[in-house]
Amino acid sequence: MDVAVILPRSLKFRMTLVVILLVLAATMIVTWVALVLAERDMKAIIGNQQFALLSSSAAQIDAQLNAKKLLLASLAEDLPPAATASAADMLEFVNRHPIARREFRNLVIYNRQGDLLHTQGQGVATLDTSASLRAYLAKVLADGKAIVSPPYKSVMTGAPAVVIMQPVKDAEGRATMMLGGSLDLADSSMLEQVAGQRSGRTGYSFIFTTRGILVQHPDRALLLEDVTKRDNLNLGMQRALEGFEGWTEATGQDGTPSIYSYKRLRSADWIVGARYPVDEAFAPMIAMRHKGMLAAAAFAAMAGVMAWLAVRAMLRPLSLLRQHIGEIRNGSADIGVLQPCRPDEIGDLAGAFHELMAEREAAQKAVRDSEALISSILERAPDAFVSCAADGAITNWNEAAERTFGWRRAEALGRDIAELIVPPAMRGAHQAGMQAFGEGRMGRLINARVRITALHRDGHEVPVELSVGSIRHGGAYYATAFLHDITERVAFEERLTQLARIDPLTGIANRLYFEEVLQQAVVRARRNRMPLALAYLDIDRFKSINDSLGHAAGDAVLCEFATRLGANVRAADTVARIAGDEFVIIFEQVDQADEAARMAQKIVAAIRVPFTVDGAPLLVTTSIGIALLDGDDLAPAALVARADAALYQAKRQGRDGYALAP
Ligand SMILES: Nc1nc2c(ncn2[C@@H]2O[C@H](COP(=O)(O)OP(=O)(O)OP(=O)(O)O)[C@@H](O)[C@H]2O)c(=O)[nH]1
Repeated sequence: MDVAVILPRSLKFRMTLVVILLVLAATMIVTWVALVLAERDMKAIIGNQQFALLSSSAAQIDAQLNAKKLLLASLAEDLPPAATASAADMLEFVNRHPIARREFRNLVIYNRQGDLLHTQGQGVATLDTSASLRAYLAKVLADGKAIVSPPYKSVMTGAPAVVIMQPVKDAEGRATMMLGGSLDLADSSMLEQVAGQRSGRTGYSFIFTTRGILVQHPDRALLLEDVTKRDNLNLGMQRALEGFEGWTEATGQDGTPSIYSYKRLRSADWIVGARYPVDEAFAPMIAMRHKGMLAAAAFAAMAGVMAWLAVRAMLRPLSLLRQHIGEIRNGSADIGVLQPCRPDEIGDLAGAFHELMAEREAAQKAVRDSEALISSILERAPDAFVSCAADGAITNWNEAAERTFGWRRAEALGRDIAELIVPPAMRGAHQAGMQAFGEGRMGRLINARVRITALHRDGHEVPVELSVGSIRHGGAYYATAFLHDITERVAFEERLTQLARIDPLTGIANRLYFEEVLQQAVVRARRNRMPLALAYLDIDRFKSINDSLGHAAGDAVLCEFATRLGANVRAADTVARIAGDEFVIIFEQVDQADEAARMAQKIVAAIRVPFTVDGAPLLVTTSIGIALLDGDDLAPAALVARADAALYQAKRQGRDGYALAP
């Protein structure tokens, strides 16, 4: 059988899943971190590259602007004074310098006050006479060198333009005028070079002044726009206006994240900028990322398969262990198959199982032995051992129970214990006990030894000493009882009781018995208003019999005396010897003094008949004192005292007679 089939699939599945997820997560994280680092490096490379390109464009523009400034300076030196006054002279001057016509759209001459004296060239820019122009001209005069003007819209053509003004100095070196050359921003070969410097497909370059006026932009409509007035001026532009040079990432007007580079010109207050949308710049990077992630996923899937195979192989010993345990459970193998055989955790586990199972088997054997011992002890116990379920059905019945109650074990098992051995008079108490047991309230009864009577099969009652308990077996509780048959003990006790009340010499009742009977007779007489008489007897001069014939002869006389008393009273009367030669007779139903006297006379006469002692006749007489139960004093002791007093009276009257208590 394939062990993989019996191994819980979920364990293997979960382990494989965990490995796959861990590998996937680790691969993804490593890939992602690597890509992020690569992207950062690549971004820096692209940014630096773009900034380098931009710097070279800026240098070119600087060179060209400087060249134009130099050209203007040389023209200014060459400018004849007449040119400032005559248009024809001016034309002639320009014609002499064809390079000026090529480099500038238009040439202009201003006086120190800022008035336009001449203009020459294709009708483009003439500066307006605004305050900003005047400030610019003043600065040119003050610095004494060529300066590029702020951009402006030509008054004549409406085209965006700038002008470079050069002071014209007279022989004394004073700046008397200014020679200016204008540049059409929308149509400048110099600036178009910048426009040609574009990164990628959608990137572009642009120029703006340090005050934020656009001087060059692929969208001509934006020229001369003041970017500082934009609502959402991008962060790069803002930083560039504050003096930043270099590259940075920012989001453009259209919301596209881009790499922006900025470089300031030295020859003019201009900033050259370039924009390269990130999407395009990183297109290869993004493609690489997708490929990287795909590769990572594929790797994780592969790792998953490998993990599954590895888990399968590693769990094989565990599967075998499980199989062995199953075989041990169904009995087709013994615990020897669990012997530790591997030096690893599974080997330890098998070893631990083996130990546990061995301990369990030993414990089970010990329990079985102990159960067998207990069963054997119970079976051979001298006392009856009986157990029953909560419903009373008998579950145990040992040999002693068979002897004590007469039922064979096979007959007793399963029968209701109440109907089998509980006498009818005791069934109420038995039911209450069983109910207490059923409700778990048997604590009070446990271990208490009580004397009860049980019922024998043949119907006679068996006195037993009962001690109850409870045992738990197979999840249920059973009431247990040891019943010690005390029939013999009870008989013995009865005999003892009897013996304690009998005078051993004469075999008649002794003082103890007399006192008990008198007590009961007085109670009975009082309750039923029945008559009662007590006779107190003493053998006359008994001491002399003893002294003359010996103690044995005295004993024989005592025995004969007792016999004669018994023979002369009714069965209901009680004769007792209460001391040496003193006897009493309780006459029930004698209340007449006459009748009592008659009884006394009868006894005196019966004793007077000679005794035979040691074959010889012996004359024995007795004196009797009689007292009747007095209505005033009903205490038994008082009755005895009165009879005793009457006896004393009889002795004084000469013995061999009787006297009645007053
Ligand atoms: N043989 C024998 N003698 C006993 C027994 N118990 C008591 N005696 C004797 O009985 C005698 C009782 O004597 P008393 O009743 O005092 O005197 P008494 O000789 O009978 O004279 P009165 O009673 O005055 O007639 C004593 O000598 C006792 O030792 C007994 O069990 N056996």
